[in-house]
Amino acid sequence: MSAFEARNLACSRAGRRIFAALDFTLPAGGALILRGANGSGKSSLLRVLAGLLAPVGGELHWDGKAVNDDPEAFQDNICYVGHGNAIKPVLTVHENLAFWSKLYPPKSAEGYDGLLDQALETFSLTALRDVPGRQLSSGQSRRLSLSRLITSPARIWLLDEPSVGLDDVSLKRLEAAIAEHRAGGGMVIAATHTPLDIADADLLLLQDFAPPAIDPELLENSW
Ligand SMILES: Nc1ncnc2c1ncn2[C@@H]1O[C@H](COP(=O)(O)OP(=O)(O)OP(=O)(O)O)[C@@H](O)[C@H]1O
Repeated sequence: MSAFEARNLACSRAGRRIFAALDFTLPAGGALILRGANGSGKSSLLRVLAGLLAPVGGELHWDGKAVNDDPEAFQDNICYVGHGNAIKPVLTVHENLAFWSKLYPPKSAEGYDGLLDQALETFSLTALRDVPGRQLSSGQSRRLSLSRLITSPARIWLLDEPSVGLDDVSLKRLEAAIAEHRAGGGMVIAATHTPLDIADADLLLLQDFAPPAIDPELLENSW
């Protein structure tokens, strides 16, 4: 059974330590919700897990092997949906999704077009299929960004504030997609400030891994 693990992970940004000694183990079908105040490091952690930001300490393990042994191969396991929607304004909804989908090997070659249609349908985008990206509302843009999860074969979904801007129907669609992904052995790690109904998710509070605050008195006495 696959597992995704962080061991003793540490992250700095612009020379400032954001978190340290961070551990988690996510089994197949598992879910982890990241919570914490603004600036506590949720997005930074997701970027580290996605391989977009190098940690300053610790290791990631996949299936018992260090991710660093073959980081490129590990990328096939990741689908990261960050803050930004990264939608090309001149491409239509369908073309945007097709563009992203070329980044991953399709789940099945013969069902490729059907998979794109299914992804659009999942996030109620079928009627907007030929609309250019520049004409989408913010919630529609978010739905398009999330729709690439459906076409990706990746086992690990990394989601940064996935529900921002979604209406109630779309939120339920996202929750259902997450449940289905997990039922098939997929894993989800999501940073969110808003309620997201993910059954039996573990909770990781970033403040538990914050570096200790420096006592100003100690600083004064150190000179
Ligand atoms: N590109 C960057 N360069 C330098 N520092 C950064 C950068 N991005 C974020 N930081 C800093 O890293 C820290 C953690 O930011 P991060 O975005 O990970 O927090 P967050 O918990 O996701 O916040 P929010 O809830 O506001 O989305 C913050 O102090 C922030 O100022």
